[in-house]
Amino acid sequence: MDKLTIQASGALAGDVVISGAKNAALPILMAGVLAETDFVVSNVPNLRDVNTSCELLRCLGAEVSRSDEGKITISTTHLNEFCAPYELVKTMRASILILGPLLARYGTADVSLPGGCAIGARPVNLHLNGLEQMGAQIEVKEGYIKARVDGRLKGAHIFMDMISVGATENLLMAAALADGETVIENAAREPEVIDLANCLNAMGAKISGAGSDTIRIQGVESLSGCEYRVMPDRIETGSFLVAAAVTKGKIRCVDADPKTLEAVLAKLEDAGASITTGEDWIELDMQGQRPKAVNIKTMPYPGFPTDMQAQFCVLNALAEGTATITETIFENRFMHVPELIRMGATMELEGNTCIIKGCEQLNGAQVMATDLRASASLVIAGLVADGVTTVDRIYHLDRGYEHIEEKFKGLGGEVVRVS
Ligand SMILES: CC(=O)N[C@H]1[C@@H](OP(=O)(O)OP(=O)(O)OC[C@H]2O[C@@H](n3ccc(=O)[nH]c3=O)[C@H](O)[C@@H]2O)O[C@H](CO)[C@@H](O)[C@@H]1O
Ligand SMILES: C=C(OP(=O)(O)O)C(=O)O
Repeated sequence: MDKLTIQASGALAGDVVISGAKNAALPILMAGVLAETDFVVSNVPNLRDVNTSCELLRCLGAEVSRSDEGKITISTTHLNEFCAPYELVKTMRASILILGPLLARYGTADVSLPGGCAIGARPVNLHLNGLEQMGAQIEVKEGYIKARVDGRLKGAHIFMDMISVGATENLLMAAALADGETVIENAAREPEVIDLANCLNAMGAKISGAGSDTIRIQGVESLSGCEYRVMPDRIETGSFLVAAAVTKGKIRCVDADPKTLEAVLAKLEDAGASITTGEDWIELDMQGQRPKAVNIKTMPYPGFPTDMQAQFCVLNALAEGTATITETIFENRFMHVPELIRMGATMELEGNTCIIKGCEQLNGAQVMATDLRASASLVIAGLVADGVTTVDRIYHLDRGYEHIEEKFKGLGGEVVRVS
């Protein structure tokens, strides 16, 4: 199994090109099921989750091809299977996003129920309730969600009990082909939801209000393919910025979108970073200074993203001062904490809050993470730790970071993949 070894690397410096966003690419690829003609998606990162999505689409009968430049072409004229099997769903929870599109276009979908995962139970009740409100009949049997609708789904007024990115996306895709108007209230406002809505509109959907908490969708009879470019990955961007901050470095993220990172950039500035932005780039300069501790509470967008929580734990572990980080989205998203403690960090968990006292130096160690962003945080910690850090189970990282070792190498980080 591949591992990464990381050595203390000094201040990161230079430019890093940001990839397309995993969390926008996955729902957009699933939206391919809705299109009656060829659909071309560009700026798709080369990631394990993207490969899983392509495999899922192929398993339904779609033709999927990928060019070297990250363009994926999907043709769903021969779809003849309507089941997302357990073998695929267990490796990627976002497979649940196939449910809305399959049901809306074909009236039938069997999707393996995604189980809980390392960061929490992650139920899908909001996805199912919303689809039921649109007229779907759903039963959960033998570990599968079996959803059916006679004719078309019907527009509905849906109030979401909780803000859910995935449920908003699933319902958005389902409503795009439903009969009549759907209103989603208390919708997720994440930039990836906006990207999906823009893509659906480019296919011929009639969606307004994406990015606000009320989204209106006027169902249309059919959607056609289009060419769509996926937005930049704000979490990959934030991860490199934190890596630069803890190494007291100066880097520029190019092909990035600063407008999607306001909460993260504000915290980096509070930590002492000088941040400059352009239309599609972000520069961070620590001017050789150690970061200052920053308090954080994760919130749905536009609040501070849970997907950046682990990385800021490392920032605080190395900062001047003491800070708290409170996780409000997932109930079990602090698995990096014991590993960081093994590397010499001073941190303590009290319920959903981590209290962190900054230290000047961490120590390299053999560490292991059980989820994507926790793994990223351990790589960042390794860049400033004395000695060698080995991060095991990097298939988690490969779900969400494209060419991570090459990108760090380009900034002067000594990150090496060992097969
Ligand atoms: C592929 C993708 O885009 N993943 C992102 C997406 O995950 P995902 O879409 O799975 O996350 P949600 O926004 O749905 O989850 C938010 C909270 O709602 C709960 N919930 C969700 C659905 C539901 O039916 N019932 C329910 O109770 C979840 O358990 C969680 O506590 O948003 C998360 C929150 O920003 C990010 O961390 C993930 O990186
Ligand atoms: C939690 C994440 O992804 P997923 O929802 O695919 O598990 C993530 O991207 O940090």
